[in-house]
Amino acid sequence: MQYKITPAQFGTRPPVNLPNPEFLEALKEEGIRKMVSNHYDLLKQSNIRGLFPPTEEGFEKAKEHSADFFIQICGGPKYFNEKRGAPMMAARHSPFKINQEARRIWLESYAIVLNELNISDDLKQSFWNYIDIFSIWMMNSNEN
Ligand code: HEM
Repeated sequence: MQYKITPAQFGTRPPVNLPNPEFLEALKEEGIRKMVSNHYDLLKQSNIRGLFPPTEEGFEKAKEHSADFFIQICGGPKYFNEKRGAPMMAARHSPFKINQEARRIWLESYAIVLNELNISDDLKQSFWNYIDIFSIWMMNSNEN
């Protein structure tokens, strides 16, 4: 499947639709954790690897928190809120320089892992639509 990245206007926060809860029902928590782990493993080899924790331990924690978040927003248990508090995602990303290029690499890495999943294209698309738009919110730099 081809996933389209919506051109982003820096500094905007377009309305977001959460993924279809059936995404979690189809993948189960374990499948979401595996998907997130694969995504982070791609990021580790990408040009934005410098943004992520340098130690193995830190990197595994990052995977855990990210998966906790996605399970939660897909309608699962509120793991993220329990462990990390209110999501405030844009604020949590503010220490890291996220420009157009970082967003593109982050999303393209998700396109690769989504394509590997054994679930319907509609469900993949619903997850993509969410990250495609919400990732615009995370951009905090207009520099290259
Ligand atoms: C636009 C591209 C993005 C980049 C480059 C990016 C990068 C990062 C970085 C560097 C961190 C801190 C290290 C870590 O915990 O992994 C982080 C944390 C996180 N990101 Fe992103 N991110 C992006 C988009 C998103 C989006 C769209 C979401 C949610 C839909 C998201 C969810 C998270 C979560 C849940 C955390 C963990 C926060 C915490 O536990 O404090 N990220 N991200």
